[in-house]
Amino acid sequence: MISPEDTRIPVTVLTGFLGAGKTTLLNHVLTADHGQKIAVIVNEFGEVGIDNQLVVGADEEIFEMNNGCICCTVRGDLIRILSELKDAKFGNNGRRKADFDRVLIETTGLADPAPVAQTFFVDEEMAQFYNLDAIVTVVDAKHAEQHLDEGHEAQEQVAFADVLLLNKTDLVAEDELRKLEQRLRTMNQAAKIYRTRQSRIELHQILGIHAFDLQKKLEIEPGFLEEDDHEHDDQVTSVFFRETRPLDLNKVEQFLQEWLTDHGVDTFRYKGILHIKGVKQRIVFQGIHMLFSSHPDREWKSDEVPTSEFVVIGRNLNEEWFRNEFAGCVAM
Ligand SMILES: Nc1nc2c(ncn2[C@@H]2O[C@H](COP(=O)(O)OP(=O)(O)OP(=O)(O)O)[C@@H](O)[C@H]2O)c(=O)[nH]1
Repeated sequence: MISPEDTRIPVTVLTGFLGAGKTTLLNHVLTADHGQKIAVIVNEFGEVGIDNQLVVGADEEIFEMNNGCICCTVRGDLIRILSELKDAKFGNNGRRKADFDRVLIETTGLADPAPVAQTFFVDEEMAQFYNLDAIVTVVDAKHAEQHLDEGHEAQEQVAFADVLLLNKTDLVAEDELRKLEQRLRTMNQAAKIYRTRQSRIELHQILGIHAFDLQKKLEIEPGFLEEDDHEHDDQVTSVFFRETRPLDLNKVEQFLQEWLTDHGVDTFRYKGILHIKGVKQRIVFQGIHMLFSSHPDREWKSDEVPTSEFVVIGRNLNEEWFRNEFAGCVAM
């Protein structure tokens, strides 16, 4: 039980499969009028982070962790960042004092939340200074059945959640939603389930809820506090492109469409910021399986080199084909 005197820093872990709506939720939290200062840690699959560029008002309070998945290779980084944050907050080691009330960790869509949660119990310093408040899992109502049928990570994300946001309810019919809710309920009887659109939720329903219950998690996964041996789907890889020459948006859409016709099921997520010929704004391009869209964002700044950055995450990606096609998108 959490005592009223618990002065540890509350941590919320945000999970959900690729493209479910985690960054959308994060932006909602960061722009809502709640008067709280939130330090955000963002972890992405793939070499370069796109998300940090899509998070509103990204500033020094956002810490980025790339090059691996938070649940394994970069867990050391997570502990280091949290340790530095704690020092900054409490002013140890002469470091600048950073003032924040809570920490929000957005994990990659491929992360198993169990080892991330574990960090707050097995690492002594973490356990002393941080209190895991809740694991919030965003579920993509449109693609959840497929993700849950196929993947261990998606299942763990649901099983470990304290709060489930059944998001994108605008994309599915009521009877499908009910069926999915039942499936989620069977997998996790304890979590609160909220239906959302654009991840919109009252913040008091996800922050400061004291929901993480170690005892319950041990029932789901008795080895929770032991050394972890979780596995990832090794076939999932990412391809990343960067190009400073302006691109032709139609060509980007055409080659992706061609790829998705045969590989939509295996292509979990693609997203990026594009520099399109004749367009003053950055074009944000996002897709999940067969569904994609693009929209203009802010204008390129005078002191930045307009650069397209694009990442595709999926199974059996043909990297060479992608590279050729992407190179072919440079505008004439
Ligand atoms: N139709 C619909 N689209 C949504 C909803 N919520 C989010 N989206 C869109 O879904 C896409 C993915 O949302 P993100 O918030 O980037 O998802 P994410 O979980 O952070 O994605 P990754 O970090 O890549 O795993 C974006 O294009 C969002 O605008 C919703 O309720 N309905």
